[in-house]
Amino acid sequence: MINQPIIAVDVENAEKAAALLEKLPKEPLFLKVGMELFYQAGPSFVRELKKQGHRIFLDLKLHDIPHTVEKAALQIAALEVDLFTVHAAGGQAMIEAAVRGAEKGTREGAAPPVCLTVTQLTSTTEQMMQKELLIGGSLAEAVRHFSGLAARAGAGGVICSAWEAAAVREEQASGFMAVTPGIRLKGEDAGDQKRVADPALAKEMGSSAIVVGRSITGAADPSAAYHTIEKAWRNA
Ligand SMILES: O=c1ccn([C@@H]2O[C@H](COP(=O)(O)O)[C@@H](O)[C@H]2O)c(=O)[nH]1
Repeated sequence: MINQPIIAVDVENAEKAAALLEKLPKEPLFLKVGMELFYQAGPSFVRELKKQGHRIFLDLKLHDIPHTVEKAALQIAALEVDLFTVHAAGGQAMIEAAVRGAEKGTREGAAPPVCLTVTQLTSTTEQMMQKELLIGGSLAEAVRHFSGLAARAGAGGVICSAWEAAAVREEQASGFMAVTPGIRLKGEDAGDQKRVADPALAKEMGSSAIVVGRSITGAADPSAAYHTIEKAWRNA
C-alpha cells in the first residue's frame, strides 16, 4: 500500500514541472513522470527530482520485443526510480525481460524498481475492448487474465481501474499491487477516463495506490487539492 497519492506530473517541460512543484506541498512526494514530460526533460530531470527527495514512478509503458524491453528496463533502473510500467499485452516473455533488465540495471545493494503491467487502460470500456481490440469476455476477466500473466512473469503489480482492484489483489500473492489511475473527485469531469472512482471508493474497492493527475494539476490550488485527495485516500 502506498499511502500518499501518486501525482501524475503531466506537463510539457521541466520548467512547467518545477512551477507545478512550487504549488505543491514542500515535502517528499510520489511523482509520476510520463511520456510527455520525460520525452522533453529526460533522465537528468528524473535524477533531479530524486535528488529533491521525491519517489518516482516512471510511466513509459514499454511495449516491444523482449530484448529491447530488457535493455530499456536496465536504463530505467539505473535512474533509481521506484516504479515503472510495461504493457501486459507484450506477453509473459516481455514482462520477464523487463523484470530481468530492471534487476541488471540496479546498483548492488539497492532494490530494483517495481515493474507494473498495464492490464487495460482506464480510458477503455468493455465495449471498446471487445469491438476495437477484439478481446472477448468481460473487462474484469481481461484484467484478471493479465494480472495472472504479470504475476507469473515476476512483476510487482498491475495498473487497472479501482473497479478491478479487489479481484486482482485477492487472486495474487500478498504485496502484489493494484495501482489505479482514473481517479476523480465527486462531480469532476472524467475527461477521457472511462473507469473512474473517487479516492475513498478506490480505497474501499482495494486499490494499493492511486494515481491522480488533472484533479491536482488542473486545480486552482494544487496543494489544497492534493491535501483533500490525500485525506480522502488515507482516511477511507
Ligand atoms: O490505464 C492507465 C494507465 C496510466 N494512466 C496515467 O495516469 C494518469 C492519469 O491522469 P488524470 O489526469 O488523473 O486522468 C495519466 O498520466 C495517464 O497517462 C491512466 O490514466 N490510465
